[in-house]
Amino acid sequence: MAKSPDVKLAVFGRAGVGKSALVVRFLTKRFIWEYDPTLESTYRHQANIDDEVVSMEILDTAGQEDTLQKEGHMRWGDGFVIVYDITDRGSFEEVAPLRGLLEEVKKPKNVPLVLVGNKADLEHARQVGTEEGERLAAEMACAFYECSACADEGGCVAEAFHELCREVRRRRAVQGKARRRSSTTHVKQAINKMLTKISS
Ligand SMILES: Nc1nc2c(ncn2[C@@H]2O[C@H](COP(=O)(O)OP(=O)(O)OP(=O)(O)O)[C@@H](O)[C@H]2O)c(=O)[nH]1
Repeated sequence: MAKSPDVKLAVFGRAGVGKSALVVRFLTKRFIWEYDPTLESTYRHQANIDDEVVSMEILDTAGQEDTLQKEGHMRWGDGFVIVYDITDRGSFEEVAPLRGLLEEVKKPKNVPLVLVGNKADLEHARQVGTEEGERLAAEMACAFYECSACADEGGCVAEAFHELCREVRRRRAVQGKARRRSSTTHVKQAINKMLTKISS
């Protein structure tokens, strides 16, 4: 049986923002102009991040899926890339509701997340300013990248995925510590109870 991945990442965003193009860019370092727009796909990938091999499963969701499908995919994932298209203001306006649904589905809050403004090569058609993306990411307390799946010279796309993996691991480490702390507290309480019983 195949080993389960260290992290499961799902990519969300309005239809046509370039989710598939970003995933394909990350996996193959190439840009492919047209993809089947309706299909969702999952991919397995391994990457060396900060000198550690991380195995991941990436779900490229279909932009047209309904709320029920979205919720299922949100439950499945450990970390999320929310993508908008800098040339499509409507896609930017869909980010906050997506984030809201994520917070509803994934309790507790503070879900590992990165925000990507895609199609940065289309500067002439820009409808969403860089500072607007930065502001929204600050509100959502997540990292922000303006990338181009088509012309990704700086490795922005890989950096966004890697940062998301780091974020998933950071949150797990914090949760692990909190769990250990609470089990230590339970042991201390049990010992105290025993000592009280013995002494009375
Ligand atoms: N110029 C430019 N075009 C892009 C970029 N990324 C994607 N595209 C184009 O945008 C269109 C949509 O890209 P997809 O990757 O299919 O978008 P998607 O979000 O997966 O769409 P759905 O599967 O319908 O949800 C395609 O024609 C891509 O070639 C980019 O960075 N720059």
